[in-house]
Amino acid sequence: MTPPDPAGEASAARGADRALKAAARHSAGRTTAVFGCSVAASCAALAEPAVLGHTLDLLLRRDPAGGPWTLWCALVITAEVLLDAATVRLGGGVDARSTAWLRRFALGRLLRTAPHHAARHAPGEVSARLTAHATEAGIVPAAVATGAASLLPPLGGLVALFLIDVWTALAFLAGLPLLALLLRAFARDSGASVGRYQQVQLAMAGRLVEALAGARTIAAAGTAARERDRILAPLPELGREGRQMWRIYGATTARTAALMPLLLYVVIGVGGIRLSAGALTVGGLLAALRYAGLAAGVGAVTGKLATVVRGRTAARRTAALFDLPELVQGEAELPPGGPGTLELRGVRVVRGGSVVLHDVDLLVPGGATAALVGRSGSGKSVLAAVAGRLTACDGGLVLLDGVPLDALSPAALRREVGHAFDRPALFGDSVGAAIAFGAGPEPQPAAVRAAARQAAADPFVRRLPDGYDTPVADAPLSGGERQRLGLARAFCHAGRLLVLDDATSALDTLTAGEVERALAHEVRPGTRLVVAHRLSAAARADLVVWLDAGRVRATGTHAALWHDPDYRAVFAAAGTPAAAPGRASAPPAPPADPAGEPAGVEAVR
Ligand SMILES: Nc1ncnc2c1ncn2[C@@H]1O[C@H](COP(=O)(O)OP(=O)(O)OP(=O)(O)O)[C@@H](O)[C@H]1O
Repeated sequence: MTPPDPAGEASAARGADRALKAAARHSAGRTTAVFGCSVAASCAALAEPAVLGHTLDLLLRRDPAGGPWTLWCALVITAEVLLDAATVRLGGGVDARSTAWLRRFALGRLLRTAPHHAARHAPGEVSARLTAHATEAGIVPAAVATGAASLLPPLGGLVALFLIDVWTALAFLAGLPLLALLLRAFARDSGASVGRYQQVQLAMAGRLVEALAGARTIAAAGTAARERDRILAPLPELGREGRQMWRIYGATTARTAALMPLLLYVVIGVGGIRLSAGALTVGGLLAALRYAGLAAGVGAVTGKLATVVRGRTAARRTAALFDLPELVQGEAELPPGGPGTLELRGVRVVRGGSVVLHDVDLLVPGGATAALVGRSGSGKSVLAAVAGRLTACDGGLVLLDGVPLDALSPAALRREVGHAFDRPALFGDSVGAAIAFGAGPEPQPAAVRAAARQAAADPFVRRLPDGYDTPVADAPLSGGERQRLGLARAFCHAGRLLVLDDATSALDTLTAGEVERALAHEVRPGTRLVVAHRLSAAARADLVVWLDAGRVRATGTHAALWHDPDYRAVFAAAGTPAAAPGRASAPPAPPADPAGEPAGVEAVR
């Protein structure tokens, strides 16, 4: 068992309080109105028995003052009913707004943070934080507002009962345990409606999980806002089911009210005896009965308290997402027509407390293809993510055509910097839409098909039952086909910098060669940063950046680096035999054959 961490607990509690205060501030006016209405309703409820009892006594005595007092009765009862209704109506609105605010804020943080921060939270856990926990937390502001006021009727009722008649009050106190037993029978019935509500919640959670799995793609495509709208689309249905739940809640409350007479019979019995003994008037008995009813409502206060406690605990869970750091973005634009010169100056990246990139300096000239090579874990993917601003660096600067990436507007960044990944997530209703997915204007179908051809995806897409219109879910895709669709998407939106992180790892050598040639000659020209495990990719690159344990060990052409046995060992470690036994000191591989692997490499395979 993990020992309790008091500091962590305290910080989580502070986070929960901050989140709840922020949610309450978001609907401060309405929350104040809920408080005002519930206090006023409680005061009216306390005044009502006294006014009714007094009026009844006046009417029984045929006192002329009875007429005006009847009007007072009507006024107090009307005010109580209207104020109660307003409290419930306004309270429901505050609940919905606070919940929506908590969800939107946390979801926004989740989609705007760097993917490695988001990945710290498991998808299922995130969906629970954003659905059930946010709902429970969202009802706290209104519950606090009404909870304070809901103490007034039971306390005031008990005091009034003692003031009217001590024996009747004692009879009431004796019957309270019976009421507690009867109230326990009420925790049922809303099951079906709650079930449907939760089903819609789950549908939303499913979309969210999908989006989380593709968080890098969404970040790369700059479609966080569109994705948020897609996730929240079932909200109207959730609203309908929520209202149905409230109707059931209302009916349950009415049944609770019907039980109350059982306790009141005890009060009537004792009150009747006191009436016949002349210690109580008829109006006094009526008032005593009504006050007993109010005093019996003490259970509702406990319920409210439990709601607040549960909600605060739930808020801690949702608020954990509030602290996710946002990726800094600016408003700068790139110089028009720039070549895509990529520069890293002293870039340092820390992950899990360890430095994984150490003060990396690198210059990739505009239009050049740079291959990132190195042993597994040397920092290639981290460098690729930093270069494309999927994540921020902890020190140093990354510049594209002289503009720091953190100063760029999100639109400029995603228009000019594209990514393709080893395991791309595919968004969109059809295969064609999955290729077209991205920020900015929707690409024409011809552009989508051209990108698919460049990524060697067109032949297999055309073989699908409905070609480009085939729903992604109905397209059985191999790892390599999925990768080709991811590449097609990146090619379709190619800007001045394209970052390919192991994006051809699942392709056979021949297909990878086709894609590399198309990338060199057909895709929009620009700078390419390619995480490469294949010799062919390194050999074709204008520049190889050799990473070793988070540092740039050397840069140069593949042919020049090939002299170094440690460099050749990198490819052996990656699963590509660098040299046959006895060939460790073989002459450097000749420059790449533009159509395939370097000649010397084929010989050792
Ligand atoms: N979110 C993270 N938390 C902790 N450590 C991380 C995180 N991301 C990366 N690392 C570490 O950073 C180092 C570099 O990782 P990276 O993924 O860049 O390696 P790579 O060179 O791309 O490896 P491979 O070729 O196997 O994909 C690794 O040691 C990895 O464990």
